[in-house]
Amino acid sequence: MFPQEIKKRISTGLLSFPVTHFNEDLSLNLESYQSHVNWLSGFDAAGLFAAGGTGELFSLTPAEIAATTKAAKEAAGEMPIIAGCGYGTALAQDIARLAEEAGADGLLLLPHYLMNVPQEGIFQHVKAVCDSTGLGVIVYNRANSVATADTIARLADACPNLIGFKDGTGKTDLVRHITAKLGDRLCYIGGMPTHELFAQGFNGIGLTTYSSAVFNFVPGMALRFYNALRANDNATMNEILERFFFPFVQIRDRQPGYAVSAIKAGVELIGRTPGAVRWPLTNLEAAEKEQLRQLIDSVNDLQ
Ligand SMILES: O=C([O-])C(=O)C[C@H](O)[C@@H](O)C(=O)[O-]
Repeated sequence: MFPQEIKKRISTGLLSFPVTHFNEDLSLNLESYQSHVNWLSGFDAAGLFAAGGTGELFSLTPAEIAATTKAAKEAAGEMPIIAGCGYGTALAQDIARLAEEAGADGLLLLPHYLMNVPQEGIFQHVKAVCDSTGLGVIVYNRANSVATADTIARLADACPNLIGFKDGTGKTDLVRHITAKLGDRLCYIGGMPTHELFAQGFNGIGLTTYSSAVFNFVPGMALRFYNALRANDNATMNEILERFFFPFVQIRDRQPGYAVSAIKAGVELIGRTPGAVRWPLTNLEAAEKEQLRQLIDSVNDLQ
């Protein structure tokens, strides 16, 4: 897909990050992954991200990122597939090339590895990755990589294939600066952990859309929330927040990394076989899983 085309497609609806499925020995289970992606593709989302943060990009090899992307493409029909990408510049360029060969429709560039660096370093790194691919690229502010509005504007001038900005920092003043400065040159994706908790606030400052991790296991309810946001339907949003999201974050917050582990547990609880998370993440304890099972059961009517 051409960069401007994918920008338009993903701006029109809810996005999500399928978890990556593993076998018992923690090797990729692409058959189970494809069945899950195929099921999710039947819901009215605008795009899925293969091997993103929730897809444990940080625990996958470049070859596994490519295999996951290819599997998602085969299973997703018309649904656009954006591939996760990251690490140092050379490795990110390799991943970008492999993802493009695997059929990705775009790239999400996660933060470079480990270091806190000046804005010029972020600019040169993102530009080098954009220059190495024909795919549209979404830059992701999170953790050690937080580009300022000036850096994003410089990147948009220098890279015609930079199509999007995703925020995982929660810095509303910075996000507002970016949306004010860049206007409709980019699409803007809210990507806070369990973004539904932030969706109304960020919608007010110009984010185009957001990604929903819980879409992995309660897609109907995630879409109901998204549509309520679009319709400014406060009562529905309040009900879903109270009945599902606030109790869900109590489970999610029990351990670092559960933002991913709890999603994988949810996928298992609806009868799929995503397998365990890879180290350094840890799996939910049995009692936590039981709590999540009860929570999922309690919102059956919202599905
Ligand atoms: O990198 C990631 O996986 C994300 O941050 C996306 C998630 O879908 C996030 O938006 C969430 O937890 O709802």
